[in-house]
Amino acid sequence: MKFGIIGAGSWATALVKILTDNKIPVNWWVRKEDIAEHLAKRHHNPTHLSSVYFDTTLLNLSVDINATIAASDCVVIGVPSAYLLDVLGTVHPTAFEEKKIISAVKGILPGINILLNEYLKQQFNVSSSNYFTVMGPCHAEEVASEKLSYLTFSGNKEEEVAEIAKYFRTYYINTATNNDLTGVQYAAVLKNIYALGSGIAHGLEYGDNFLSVLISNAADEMAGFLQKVGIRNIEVGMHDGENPISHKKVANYATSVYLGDLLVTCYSLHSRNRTFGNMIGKGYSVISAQLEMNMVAEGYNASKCIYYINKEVGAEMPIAETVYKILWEQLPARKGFRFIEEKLL
Ligand SMILES: NC(=O)c1ccc[n+]([C@@H]2O[C@H](COP(=O)([O-])OP(=O)(O)OC[C@H]3O[C@@H](n4cnc5c(N)ncnc54)[C@H](O)[C@@H]3O)[C@@H](O)[C@H]2O)c1
Repeated sequence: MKFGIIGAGSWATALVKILTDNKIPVNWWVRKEDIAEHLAKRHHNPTHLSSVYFDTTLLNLSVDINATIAASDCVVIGVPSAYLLDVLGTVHPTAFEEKKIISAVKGILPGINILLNEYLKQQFNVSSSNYFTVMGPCHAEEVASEKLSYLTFSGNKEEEVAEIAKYFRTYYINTATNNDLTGVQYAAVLKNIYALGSGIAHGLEYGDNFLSVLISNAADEMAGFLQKVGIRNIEVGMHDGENPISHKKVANYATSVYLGDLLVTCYSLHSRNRTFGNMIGKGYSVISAQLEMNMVAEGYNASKCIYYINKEVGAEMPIAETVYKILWEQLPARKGFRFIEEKLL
């Protein structure tokens, strides 16, 4: 299988490391010419995970996204959700024909409120059987330092998912598989919102006792949403699988791709969403927190997307809704958390 990686941020760089550590050649699309040149000459990415050095004989670097896709059988998309529409807007309409796509994106497309597989279906006619995801509690920084991590690959065809997962297994990466394409993507979106909430709680000086209650309630809230969204998709015929009945089987939300990712994002100091929330809790405005961090945490847009999606899904989501109101409707963080306090069990 010939792999292509789209993106040169932390996560895309970590995924290139995993594949090339397994001696698998990678077609790598890098947006900026100077980064591609630096990678070719100095063997590392100067802006993300710069401690990771690559065997450049395994890299086919390009700033032409269509060339990278054309050279690959399996294309991994690792661009932050905020830039996906811009990046995919430059892709030729037939470029993804016959390709397998793996999404490494933990976000929803802002503005249009849909998951990447729904967008790829609409714009590029990518079928659900050619769409896969790689998710799970895995910070790029820990991949860079080869700390044991677990990744979950999801897709509709069990054997193909297992085959893809095999390429990513190394002595520091374990892999698991499942078939809950919609659930794992929404879980990855939701955990960013709850991490933001955890950060806000920390900024408001709640302690570890409260945080554990907040996160366990967030896990329950997430499970309720995932179940409802799964049932809705079956009802409106938006199921991913060839056999919608199989999707009635509820996934085990206590596994790492759901609960594990929620926990690591809420607790870890690597989490940008938690850091962003912490600043909001301490009294920064959204704009000043964004300026200070020089980036947009994905949970910020996600909170708005989920707020609107949940108007249709109808799950009980007091934590996610309050985070949305604090970030987008100027609800004072202290007041929002007083409301959450009353809802927690
Ligand atoms: N970082 C992680 O540990 C990690 C782990 C798992 C999944 N993910 C997911 O991977 C995806 C990528 O995240 P990341 O952490 O690698 O992001 P990042 O912040 O490290 O990288 C951002 C990248 O976006 C590029 N960029 C900036 N402005 C752009 C624009 N206008 N158009 C196109 N590209 C632009 C930058 O050049 C940079 O390469 C996200 O969906 C994230 O949730 C990240």
